[in-house]
Amino acid sequence: MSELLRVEHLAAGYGRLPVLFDVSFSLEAGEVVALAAGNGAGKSTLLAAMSGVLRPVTGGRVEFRGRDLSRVPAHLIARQGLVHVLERRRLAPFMTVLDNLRLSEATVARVRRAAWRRRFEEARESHELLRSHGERKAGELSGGQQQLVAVVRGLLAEPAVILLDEPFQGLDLHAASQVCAVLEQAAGAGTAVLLTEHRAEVVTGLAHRTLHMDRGRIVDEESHVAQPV
Ligand SMILES: Nc1ncnc2c1ncn2[C@@H]1O[C@H](COP(=O)(O)OP(=O)(O)OP(=O)(O)O)[C@@H](O)[C@H]1O
Repeated sequence: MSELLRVEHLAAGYGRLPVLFDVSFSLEAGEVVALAAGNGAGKSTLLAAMSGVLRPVTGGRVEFRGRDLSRVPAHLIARQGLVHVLERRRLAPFMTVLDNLRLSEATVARVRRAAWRRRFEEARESHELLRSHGERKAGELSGGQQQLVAVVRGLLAEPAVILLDEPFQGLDLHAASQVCAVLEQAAGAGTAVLLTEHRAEVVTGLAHRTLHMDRGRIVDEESHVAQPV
């Protein structure tokens, strides 16, 4: 397996509020890693610091494919293949489901747009939800359905690394298993998956490793039986 992403001694905070302290870990292709912690431990801050959507970093670095990301703007980080699916899905509620998915096309480089359109058509055919609800307004879908759409949208860009903030929050078992299946498939194709979750037990069947965070630090690391192929 090859290392895609390395976080080294990362420190971050907001103004005078320090949130992350000396966080280090790495992610390899095809790995699913969970960040488990209670409220306010800094999970969302860590993902945002990695994807560049916030710049709370006060020390350390994030390297993606060996390149320091600290000066790279968020949209270029995404274009290079590190995609962040934000908490609460962030779909445009008055746009149709398919139009929400189409928003992803602009996030990939022009030379990759023909391939993007092929993946879009494949996704449209392979997901029952997209066949039946593609022309519905995204805001009319259940939370679980919206989450699936948000995850599919993130994966349409064919990211090397996908970061997901609380992808199972509020989902029933059926919706959670659908999201799991999509993520497992992506990991099987080589995408590294990093997701946050309050409840460590929710992700043990999916994650190869769980990093336990407490008050801004990684305090424990657990390997699970499932190993990336
Ligand atoms: N944009 C922001 N500005 C100021 N403080 C923030 C901001 N975002 C988060 N914080 C603070 O940083 C700390 C860590 O928050 P963060 O959202 O990263 O934790 P979390 O582990 O993701 O929690 P949750 O599971 O509740 O989302 C909290 O004290 C929070 O209030």
